[in-house]
Amino acid sequence: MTAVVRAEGLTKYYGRRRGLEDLDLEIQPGEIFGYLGPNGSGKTTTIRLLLDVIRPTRGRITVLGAGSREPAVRARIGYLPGELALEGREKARDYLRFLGRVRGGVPPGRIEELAERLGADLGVPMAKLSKGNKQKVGLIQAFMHEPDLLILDEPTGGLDPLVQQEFLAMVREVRLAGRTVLMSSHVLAEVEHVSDRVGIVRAGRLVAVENVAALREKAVRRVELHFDAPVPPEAFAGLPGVRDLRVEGASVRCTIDGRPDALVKAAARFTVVHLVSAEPDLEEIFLTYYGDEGRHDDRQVVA
Ligand SMILES: Nc1ncnc2c1ncn2[C@@H]1O[C@H](COP(=O)(O)OP(=O)(O)OP(=O)(O)O)[C@@H](O)[C@H]1O
Repeated sequence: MTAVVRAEGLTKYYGRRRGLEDLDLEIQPGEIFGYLGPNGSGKTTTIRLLLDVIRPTRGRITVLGAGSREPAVRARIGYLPGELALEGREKARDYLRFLGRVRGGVPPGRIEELAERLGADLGVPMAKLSKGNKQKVGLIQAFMHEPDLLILDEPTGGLDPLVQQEFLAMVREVRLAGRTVLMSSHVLAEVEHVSDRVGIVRAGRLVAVENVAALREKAVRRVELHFDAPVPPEAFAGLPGVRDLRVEGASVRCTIDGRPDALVKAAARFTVVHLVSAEPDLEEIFLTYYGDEGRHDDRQVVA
């Protein structure tokens, strides 16, 4: 399978300032890749390199099997920039129709359909659009020509929760159609429900790439079990993956590291009347794995 995005040793310095260093990354067709990092970590630099808006200091990059410099490749990419400059008196609808023609046409009714889903007001001059509506127009232009690769820089900024849900549904449809999405965010919660993998970039370097399902499996969960009668503590002692065990009468409380299988099998010997398992919070897992220093602005100057 040919990767949709392939970066090898991709590096960008702005003078002595490090934008991105030695990025190795492959994104496969049909994948949703969440690209996470704090402000100034290198997300936008990566995206601009992918789009050939800026050139690498060194390293190689291919997009859809070629370079995004190629007009044929450009036409197959949908891009939402982090900062949208939508100005002027032209109505959003006319602007989107114009863009659609420039890109060789969009399916009939597509712009209106997306506008309805996102609740975008297209009858307003661009300069008068609210921040949220500008973001919606940006999303419509990125999705409307059904591109093979969507590159979305902080897509959910300014959208209210219901619109965010609709946007995530649109992203899932893109995956179902076998197309690919790279979306950046500085908030894990924005991408964790749709991403297959997440990459974490910090101070210009990709520090981790994780499969979201595997990460959840690794997650620490707090579990409480309540039984119809007191249970013997030794029935739960030494179970693999069970930590911080407290057996008090008919209640068992513990933390599970990884699969809950051993605990469930031990509990099954008694009558369980109530079970509480706290859904692992990915934000917490990331902090456990990678510390929290990267939450702050991480600008770095190369020595
Ligand atoms: N045009 C530029 N000139 C000089 N330095 C730049 C330029 N663009 C980015 N940088 C620097 O490169 C680093 C990475 O910036 P980048 O914009 O890629 O981060 P980001 O992860 O997208 O951040 P944000 O979430 O704030 O948009 C930062 O230290 C930034 O100051």
